[in-house]
Amino acid sequence: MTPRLELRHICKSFAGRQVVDDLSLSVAPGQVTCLLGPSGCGKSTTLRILAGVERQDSGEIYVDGEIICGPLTETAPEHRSIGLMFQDFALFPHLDVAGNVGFGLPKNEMSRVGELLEKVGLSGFEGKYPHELSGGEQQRVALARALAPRPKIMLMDEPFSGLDDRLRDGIRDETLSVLKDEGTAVLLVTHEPHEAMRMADEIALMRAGRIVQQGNPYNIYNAPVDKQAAAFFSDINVIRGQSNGALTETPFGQFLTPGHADGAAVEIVIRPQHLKIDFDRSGQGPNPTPSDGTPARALVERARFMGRESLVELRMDFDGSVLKATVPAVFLPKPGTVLWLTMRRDRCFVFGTPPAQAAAE
Ligand SMILES: Nc1ncnc2c1ncn2[C@@H]1O[C@H](COP(=O)(O)OP(=O)(O)OP(=O)(O)O)[C@@H](O)[C@H]1O
Repeated sequence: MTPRLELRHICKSFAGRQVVDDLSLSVAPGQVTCLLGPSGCGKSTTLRILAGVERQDSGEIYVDGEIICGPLTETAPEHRSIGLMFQDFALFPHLDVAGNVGFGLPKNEMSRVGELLEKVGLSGFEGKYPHELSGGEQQRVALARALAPRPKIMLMDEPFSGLDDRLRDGIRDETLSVLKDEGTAVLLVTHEPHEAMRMADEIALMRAGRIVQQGNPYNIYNAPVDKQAAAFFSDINVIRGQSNGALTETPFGQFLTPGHADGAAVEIVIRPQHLKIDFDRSGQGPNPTPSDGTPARALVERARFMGRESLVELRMDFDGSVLKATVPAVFLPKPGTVLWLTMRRDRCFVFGTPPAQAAAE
């Protein structure tokens, strides 16, 4: 299937600094792709290039297989069939809701105003003015306005960050269902991993102007390409060691690290929810198992109540390192309590350490 939107080898520098670096990406009709990455990694610049307010230094943009911007082509922003929804979306204050949604629509398309207001749950709001609406209602009007000219593609830059937490999830879900219903291809920019996981069919993880990993939320979370990618989605524990004979010593016994040369530094990464905590039974922990390895004795350093769960920091007898584990919040152990930790081996990620980083640590 021809992608609705395709970016090929987009590059952009500002004052000699490469902000978007050979970025290629495609979005299918009806698909939501998230550009996810830390502040300053080039997400908004990519959207601005697509919207036509910034010009790339090289690379091409295609819509439905036709080039709209390349070395010899530049389609004006208003002819790109691209809708925009940005964080600081501004409704026209002097126009009512119907006026805002219908702004610029040809007369024979005016029935679209009522149709879209119904879709966003604002039927009956036609005559209200922006200052009479809540933040969430304004957001829905902005969505209806952006969709009115039937854009093939919707670009959204942190569109929900102005909303308070209670509203945000509901509006995100409603927005998504309207966009899917319209079959619009969506490119959404966010620096919030939870927003990306909630909204996206596909996540493109960006760092320093490049896409470092792309895939569906499940794969990105469960098969991160490197330590930073794992750390972007949750707290992580990093167990450092040295691979010898494809094995690395850890507090939980020997861990298989095939593919790493003898003497190579490796990092075994595990999320706090995949460490299991057990009580001390007369100086013993649970029995070792192939899936969880040997239990390791630890002392509770700190435990914090986080609502649904508790975050427990434990100092390992093995080497004095501190590991974090999350447990249901009914359990809040006191500092100094002896506990035993096991590590779900199938949930570990093993990464080699680049020599420069290993030397610095
Ligand atoms: N017009 C410009 N002139 C000079 N530098 C710019 C310009 N626009 C963006 N930059 C720089 O390019 C880098 C990437 O900016 P961009 O806004 O694309 O990042 P971002 O990933 O969207 O970050 P954020 O989440 O903070 O918006 C930043 O260092 C920014 O300062």
